[in-house]
Amino acid sequence: MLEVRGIEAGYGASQVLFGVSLTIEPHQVVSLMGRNGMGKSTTIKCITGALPVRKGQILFEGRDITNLPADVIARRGISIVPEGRQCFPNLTVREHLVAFARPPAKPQKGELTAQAAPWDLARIYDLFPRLKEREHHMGNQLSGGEQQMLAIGRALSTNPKLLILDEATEGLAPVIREEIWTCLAQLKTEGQAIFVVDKYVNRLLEIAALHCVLGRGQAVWQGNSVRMLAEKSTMSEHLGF
Ligand SMILES: Nc1ncnc2c1ncn2[C@@H]1O[C@H](COP(=O)(O)OP(=O)(O)OP(=O)(O)O)[C@@H](O)[C@H]1O
Repeated sequence: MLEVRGIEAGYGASQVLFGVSLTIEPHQVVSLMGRNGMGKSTTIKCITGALPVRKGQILFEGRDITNLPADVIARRGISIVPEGRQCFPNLTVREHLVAFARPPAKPQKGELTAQAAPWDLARIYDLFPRLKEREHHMGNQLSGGEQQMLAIGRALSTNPKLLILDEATEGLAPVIREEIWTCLAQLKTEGQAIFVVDKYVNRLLEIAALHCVLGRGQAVWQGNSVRMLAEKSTMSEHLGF
């Protein structure tokens, strides 16, 4: 579904990514791990069109999306729950969920049609009843957890083929973090492809089929949870646990 081929990127004179490659299959949950500052957010920015790729290529469903405008990439079916949520203070919960809504894209030739029903307002409210209760509250009147639910709901309202979460549970109270993990587990059972960055490695090991570890702007390790748990020295070197 997504193929990142040796991408390089950075900010001004400082190069951050030195040839990152990774692959996400349809309906797969993949994690991106690494210590602070290793380039996880930068990788996501390149995929979503928020930062130019200087070298390398990004393919989505076999089509080159490298350096396409962010809105074009979003319309192809990639939606992001950004770090820091980025909810709008002057829009209500409901407005967030209808303003960006898009019906599911037509399946590509040969692609299986998604099993799950499309994400509309009612289905998002079923997933997060708290959003229904806060329907008429403004973005800046919500708690951090509610804002994260809203950011996920807003991303789902575009009916993405690939949902990307940068720091899925950062700064959330433990009970809310668990709600977010439960939500992601539910999305996974419905076949939603997810690419997720988070610091809670144990949760990522439970939910993701494949893990990609970044170290100094390169993908230094890739594998499944069983392998990751077995390779303790690699993990302590690159993740510090
Ligand atoms: N807008 C920016 N301008 C200049 N440098 C930046 C910018 N954003 C990030 N960087 C630098 O790029 C490097 C990689 O940052 P990035 O945010 O991709 O890391 P990360 O792996 O997501 O880490 P974290 O977990 O801390 O968010 C860091 O050294 C960071 O300081």
